[in-house]
Amino acid sequence: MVKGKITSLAVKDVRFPTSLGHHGSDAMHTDPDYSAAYVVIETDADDALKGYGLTFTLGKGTEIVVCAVNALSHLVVGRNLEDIVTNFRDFYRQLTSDGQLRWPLWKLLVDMTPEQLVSCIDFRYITDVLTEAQALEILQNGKQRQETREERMLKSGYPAYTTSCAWLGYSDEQLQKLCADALQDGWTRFKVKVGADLQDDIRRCKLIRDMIGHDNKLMLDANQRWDVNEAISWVQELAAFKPLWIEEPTSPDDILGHGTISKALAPLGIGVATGEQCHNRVMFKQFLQARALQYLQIDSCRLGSVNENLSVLLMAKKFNIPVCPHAGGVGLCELVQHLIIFDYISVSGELDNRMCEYVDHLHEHFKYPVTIHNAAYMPPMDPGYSTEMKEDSVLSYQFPGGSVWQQLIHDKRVEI
Ligand SMILES: C[C@H](O)[C@@H](O)[C@@H](O)[C@H](O)C(=O)O
Ligand SMILES: [Mg+2]
Repeated sequence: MVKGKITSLAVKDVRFPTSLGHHGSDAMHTDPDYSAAYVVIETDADDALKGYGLTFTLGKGTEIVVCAVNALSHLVVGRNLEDIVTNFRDFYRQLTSDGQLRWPLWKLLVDMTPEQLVSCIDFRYITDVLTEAQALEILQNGKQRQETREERMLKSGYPAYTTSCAWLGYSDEQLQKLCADALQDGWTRFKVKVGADLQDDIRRCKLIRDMIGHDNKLMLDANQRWDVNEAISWVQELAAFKPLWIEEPTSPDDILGHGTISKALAPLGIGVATGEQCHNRVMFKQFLQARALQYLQIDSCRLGSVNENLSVLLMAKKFNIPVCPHAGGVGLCELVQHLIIFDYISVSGELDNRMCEYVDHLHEHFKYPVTIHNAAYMPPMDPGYSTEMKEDSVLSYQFPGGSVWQQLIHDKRVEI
């Protein structure tokens, strides 16, 4: 058992100027700077154990998250590591933060007993759909043939789809080049940004569907752009391209609206996917109760912790809804791979209609970046949650004093 206590917490505002290349652009976020509030926790453990955490932002506003982290730090600094590890639920309830652990996180979760996993979850507000006893039963069933599933992950990895070919700000030439490269690399599932202009969407969807053929999967992402009826009529115009899902068709808070859209598109065989902006288990509970989504997209950072994600994975299993995690942001691929590999091995036990998003940006800034092989996430084998960034990246991209930002400001390429 790990001995020692947390001696310090530092949080930095780290931003990458992805907006300059339109990377990550969509119908609502035309100029995202993939950024992170990046936390380093130091301890007095014998091996000088450190913890790393981040939450993803789009640039402006990171300073607010930095303030929030500093405001909570008094609950973390000075804490005894053993107290945290032996009673996650209490720590989480006080803080809803995640702890850094010695195994790759996915392996630590897989090796935990059902009782230990359940002890990390706050069931308050969700017992009308998932009781502690029901969660325990799901996890006990998940222990059956777990080794076989773990071997499958280690051999073939977790299936992924790519969004990096068709950001809304990319030209048709960029889209065609990136799509051809992705096909060459074995990708068979592609997500396209839509929602700003219908004729532009029809042109770009035709372009990519013609390139990938009819056997490969195509998903659409509108990033909350439409009203409910507008979403239905707009997607009906794109149905000819046979999308598997429309993602975030309307406000991420409009649960019943998503239900109306789901019902209207069901005859076309188009599902609704959402969740990247869904901030807690209670919202997901209602999406599931209302049958308002057919693909549940957890976000490792938006849900605030591993604890909250565990409760959502178990509710998705209860409702038999596939989890297809969101990862369109800096560090999100590195984090969420742990959660979805655990989901397959210990909760869902299935891969049908399941895939994890992958975006091909900024992995070079991480000490333990994701490994993609044959369009699948290979399980990370380094300790932790894969969150640790390279120190020179943090220095160079710290906002606004880092050398990259100072150069961009000097060259008048950005205004702050
Ligand atoms: C602004 C961001 O890049 C979003 O467009 C991105 O997270 C997207 O919604 C996705 O699903 O990857
Ligand atoms: Mg999205």
